[in-house]
Amino acid sequence: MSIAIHPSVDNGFAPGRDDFAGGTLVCRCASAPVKVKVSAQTLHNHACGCTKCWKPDGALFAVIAVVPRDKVEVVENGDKLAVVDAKATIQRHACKDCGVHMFGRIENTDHAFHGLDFVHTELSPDKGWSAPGFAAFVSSIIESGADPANMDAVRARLRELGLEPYDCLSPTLMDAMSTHAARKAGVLKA
Ligand SMILES: N[C@@H](CCC(=O)N[C@@H](CSCO)C(=O)NCC(=O)O)C(=O)O
Ligand SMILES: [Zn+2]
Ligand SMILES: [Zn+2]
Repeated sequence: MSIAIHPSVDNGFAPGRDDFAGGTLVCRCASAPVKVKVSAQTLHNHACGCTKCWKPDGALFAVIAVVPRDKVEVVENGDKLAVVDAKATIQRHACKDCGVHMFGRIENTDHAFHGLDFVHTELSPDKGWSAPGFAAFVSSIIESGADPANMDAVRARLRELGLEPYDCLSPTLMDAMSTHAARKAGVLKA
């Protein structure tokens, strides 16, 4: 059996639609689900192997994207949400009943990605969301119990799916973080 990266990518996936303007994320509760309206297309969608991002049962990776925080609005049953780890950089607001992470928010205004919320668009029935473009924090799956001896096969499968594996974020996002740090330090003026 091939390696289960994530149910939304294991059988291939469609590209995002340029004219897509968002949709609604719904948690997994059978009754009174939490609903979060996202009023924009997502950016930088990626598979993430870190221990902190929410993964569906049996998946090695999460699939997670960002969207401007002013485009994210809790519209139903927000009283069921709680922050998973208040000390984490990304404050992940999860449903207390089903455990699904509905959005992750960076409150530190100095962070390079402040202003962007993290969302799992698999929670939306709407079609057209941006497709994942790479795999981040691949080595981190070992921290959740994946067999270190299987990592070559995992990386090969990710490449087969068109998700270049990285052990941190992609070069584009790492450059953005370093550019932000260099500007803050005054090393970079422009
Ligand atoms: N090895 C660690 C890595 C965790 C980590 O740094 N995760 C990243 C990516 S999350 C989405 O791309 C991160 O920015 N985390 C900040 C946070 O989670 O608050 C592990 O696996 O735990
Ligand atoms: Zn729920
Ligand atoms: Zn992650």
